[in-house]
Amino acid sequence: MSLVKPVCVGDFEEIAKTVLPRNAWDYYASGAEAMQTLEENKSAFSRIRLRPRVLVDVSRISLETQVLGQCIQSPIGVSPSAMQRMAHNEGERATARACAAMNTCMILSSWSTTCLEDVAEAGRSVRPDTSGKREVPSPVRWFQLYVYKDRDTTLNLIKRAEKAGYGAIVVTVDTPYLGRRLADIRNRFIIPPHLTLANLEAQGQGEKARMDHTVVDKDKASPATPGQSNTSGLAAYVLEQTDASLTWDVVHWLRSVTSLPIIVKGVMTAEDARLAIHHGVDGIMVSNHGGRQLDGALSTIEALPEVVEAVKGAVDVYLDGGVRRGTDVFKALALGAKAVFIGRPVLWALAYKGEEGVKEMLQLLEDEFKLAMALSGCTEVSQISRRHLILPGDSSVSSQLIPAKL
Ligand SMILES: Cc1cc2nc3c(=O)[nH]c(=O)nc-3n(C[C@H](O)[C@H](O)[C@H](O)COP(=O)(O)O)c2cc1C
Ligand SMILES: CC(C)CC(=O)C(=O)O
Repeated sequence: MSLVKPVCVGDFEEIAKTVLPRNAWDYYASGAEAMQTLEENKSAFSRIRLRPRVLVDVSRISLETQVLGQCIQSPIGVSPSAMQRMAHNEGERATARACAAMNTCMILSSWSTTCLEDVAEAGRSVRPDTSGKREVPSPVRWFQLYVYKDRDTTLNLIKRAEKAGYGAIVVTVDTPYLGRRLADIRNRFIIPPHLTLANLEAQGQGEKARMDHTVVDKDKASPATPGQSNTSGLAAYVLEQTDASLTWDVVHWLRSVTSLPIIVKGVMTAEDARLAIHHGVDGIMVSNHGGRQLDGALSTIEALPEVVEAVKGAVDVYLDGGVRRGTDVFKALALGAKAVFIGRPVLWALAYKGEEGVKEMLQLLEDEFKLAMALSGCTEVSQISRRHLILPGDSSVSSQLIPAKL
């Protein structure tokens, strides 16, 4: 099939919709329930206006930034998304190669369809384009963790991730139960039979790696179990396998079993950000799971300022959810995110053209972001600040924001 070259991230989505099987498209595209939060993640960005500065020499611009103290080429990384081989046969391997080539951070899902060792190996075999640079950095790759009820299963995953060179554990804290994604419920979605949750298969847990043994109708589910009447196979699997009783103690448990930095993914409030710092995390990802969990939750770009304020610079704060344009990246950085991560666009790009597609999409977002910086008068990411924005609540230009002498 000849496909027109995408010129914006939305074009990748249009193409993916035409090439993906319905089951896969529905799983990737869905948000929870009325999908308000899914939409809000995107539309909240467009309610923020930019204040460009002019007559700055923008003939050279650097996008370089650091995450957990490691350099990456741009502040645009890849969020964990499960089951990437539904989009392209090379799935997570292709994403790893693309991220390594672009020298950016990839977070691998616990529920990948390629095992974490193979993903690490795929990324290692690629050298980023470092023309003009002396050092060839090793790619930054983190492992996203779902905590299984069976802690030995979880511990094995962590130990393997350490051994394979993953640089951090990103523990997802917004999924004690799966949100109600209506299309998946209608499709009775489970992982397709030709694929497995490869990390479990690799540790000899073949049955856990498939979902065909999962009981979909939880007639026997306790009445206290939320959201399980008429559900998807995936939701039933999450209920069966993962630990809904997690509390902040999980951070201490993780500390006791690994020396890797710990990032909590799914923090949306100042209160939880303070608790995260209190419990000693190394990073916070502001995320509402791409609107797939609590429908009606605030957009991530609106949640970001209170989290950044609560954290007071103690650790890196990252954001994902609804980032589709370079100007979105700019806005998130201006509000204090150290980097942004993207979810669905990676799946669309995989569906479009595998590794090449992901590279093309990341390159496009980088280019858009670079242009946003140039047209706003910024040459380094550290120059992007709150002064470059007008938020919906700001009266045109607030005097406290802009000191009179400027
Ligand atoms: C198909 C799909 C699968 C996902 N799988 C995971 C996962 O395994 N672990 C996780 O922490 N988040 C998962 N997420 C959430 C993403 O990491 C991320 O928070 C979200 O997609 C960001 O929003 P965006 O898609 O608008 O960029 C998934 C999201 C999608 C769309
Ligand atoms: C298997 C799921 C829990 C993966 C996920 O996080 C999602 O589908 O949003």
